[in-house]
Amino acid sequence: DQAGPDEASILANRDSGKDWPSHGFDYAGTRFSPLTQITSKNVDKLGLAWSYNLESTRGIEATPIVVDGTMYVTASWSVVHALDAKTGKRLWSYDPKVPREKAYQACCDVVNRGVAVYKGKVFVGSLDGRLVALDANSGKKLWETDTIIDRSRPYTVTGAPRVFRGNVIIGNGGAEFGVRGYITAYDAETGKQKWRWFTVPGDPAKPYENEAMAKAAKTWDPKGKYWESGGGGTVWNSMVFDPELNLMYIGTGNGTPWVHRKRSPAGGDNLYLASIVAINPETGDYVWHYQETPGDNWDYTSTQDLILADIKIDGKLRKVIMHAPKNGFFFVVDRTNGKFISAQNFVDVNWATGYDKDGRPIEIAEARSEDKPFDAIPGPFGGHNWHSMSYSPKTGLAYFPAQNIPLNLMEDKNWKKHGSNKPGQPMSGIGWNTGMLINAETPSSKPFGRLLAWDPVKQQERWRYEHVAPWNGGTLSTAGNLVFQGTADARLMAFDAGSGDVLWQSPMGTGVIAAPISYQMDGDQYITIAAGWGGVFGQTQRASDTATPGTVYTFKLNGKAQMPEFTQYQLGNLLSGVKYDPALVEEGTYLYVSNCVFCHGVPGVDKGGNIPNLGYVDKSFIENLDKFVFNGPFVSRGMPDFTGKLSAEDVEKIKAFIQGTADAIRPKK
Ligand SMILES: O=C(O)c1cc(C(=O)O)c2c(n1)C(=O)C(=O)c1cc(C(=O)O)[nH]c1-2
Ligand SMILES: [Ca+2]
Repeated sequence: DQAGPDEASILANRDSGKDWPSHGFDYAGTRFSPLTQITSKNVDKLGLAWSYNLESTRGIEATPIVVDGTMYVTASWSVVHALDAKTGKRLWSYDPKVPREKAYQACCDVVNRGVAVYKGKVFVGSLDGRLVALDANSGKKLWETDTIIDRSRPYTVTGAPRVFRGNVIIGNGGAEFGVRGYITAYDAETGKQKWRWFTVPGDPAKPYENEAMAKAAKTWDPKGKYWESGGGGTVWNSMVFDPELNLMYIGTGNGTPWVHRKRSPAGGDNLYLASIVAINPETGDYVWHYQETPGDNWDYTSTQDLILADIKIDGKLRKVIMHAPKNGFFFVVDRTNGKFISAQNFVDVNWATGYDKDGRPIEIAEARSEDKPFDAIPGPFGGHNWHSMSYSPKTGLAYFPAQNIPLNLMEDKNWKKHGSNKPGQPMSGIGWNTGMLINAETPSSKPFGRLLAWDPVKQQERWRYEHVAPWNGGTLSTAGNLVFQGTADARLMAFDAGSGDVLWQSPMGTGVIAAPISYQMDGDQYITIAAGWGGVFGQTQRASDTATPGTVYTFKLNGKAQMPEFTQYQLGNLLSGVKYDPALVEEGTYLYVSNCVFCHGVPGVDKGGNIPNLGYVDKSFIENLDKFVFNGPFVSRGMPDFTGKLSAEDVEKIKAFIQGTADAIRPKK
């Protein structure tokens, strides 16, 4: 039976490394294990100890929590599994039974990033926005609360809750659609709400909730009626805590719509979008903020993992936050007061040339063009997305996956109404509200994915490993001089933390996006990864030819367990023979963009991620497309029902686009 962990044991575990008691290992989110049994000298002896099938075919993003011999991990659809950490045997599982029609309100796959465990309770946020407390021993539900303020809005929860000062804290997602971001704290014991903090101001005709909101409202233009869309600023991933300063830190998301001048015509920074915000975890009071992307125009969220560390800069030990958000710059900020220390781009960027000494970006004018398409680098997928970063105090380096995923976007000059649906506006048919049009011109930038080892003091790259594709997993670093990372092409790899040399790797049976962890039991150090391809990029694209269901793999030195059998990915033949009217292809293109593209990808071009590519399905599917589009059999798997949203003629146009595209790319004999 367990009663732990509590704040004291989580702090003590930082030195022992026995457990993995909180999301980022410790409150600082370092993901640095002090364990030293597995080292750069013996890592080649790593073998499988056990594996566990998560019975899931969608993205697995969870960081497992390990406490006193039990591992708690989540699968897609927010299902919790509790396992014996030594054997992988299931102890219990809990399914919050998320209504499947919620799926299409999640911008980026039906994912969940894990649980929090505190004083004998397990906390999970369900995709449909409930916070559930379970008994850690039995999996029995103890309490449940609705975290969503407005059920008419497409809020979702994908992030892991955190427990700071006895409060369970959870945010949400939905800024692609149109919601107002906030986080809420609940008493861990009872589930009673303690406080709530909004990230952006609401309707200025109503009283502001606090001084921070009144201050923020001055940076928005009410002519943009931003409260109608909600404004955005969702906190869907990062949260860390400094117990000494009694401050928690959150990263906030992008604005809705994406186009700044449509949200706030007169400009303005639009606080607190794309910012790091310090909050008192006991009262929910705002303390300070630093905005990384003022007046966000590119979906440059700052929700990527924050890491707290004490590092020597110019001879002085500084309490800092390190951060590599979507916008492509690596930030070092003083966490006592939010003062900017430094920023340097970690990938090529084309929206700013750098940051001035006050911490404001020096922008490039074309990046906000009103009438020209812009291939933003980084694109909306980010120079770094949610895939976890780690920091080794031994090497003084931060390790994270950097990338580019090109996307050519253009402002829709005629965009007017919050929540408007228009052909060509990405996913607007199911409620996305970007105010952007996808431009058919091929983007000039190139996709890549690489592991970076970054020196936060010198603000410079120390080493890199070039992966075959973007969208690789988060990292773990260890005192054994190692960095572990899973990859898009279905491997778990170990690198020398100092040099970047590849020391070990194992096939995974599916692309990996989550981050590995480490713990120790009965004298053995273990390395665990929850593998399962997906997330926003992984719904449409892939870099592996396996598609094994989500699986937890645990390794130890001289482990002798058998790998489970991998499932090969079956790419069908390029679609042919569906009758269509070529005159409908163009209109079909715009409809496809506004209803299908971020789930099914470009027909025949993308290879299908965890959702099928419609250029490679059996001809009968496309011939009978209406039967799938209108309350079809896949609604129970999360596909939207387009009844009332698309007409029968629209479906004919979409069919024409799918078959027309497949025909256009077919190699000529
Ligand atoms: O603005 C939002 O509310 C929001 C939410 C989420 C999410 O909850 O997963 C993502 C994003 N944005 C986003 O921009 C993004 O790139 C993204 C990737 C993923 C993922 O799990 O792969 N989620 C999200
Ligand atoms: Ca977003």
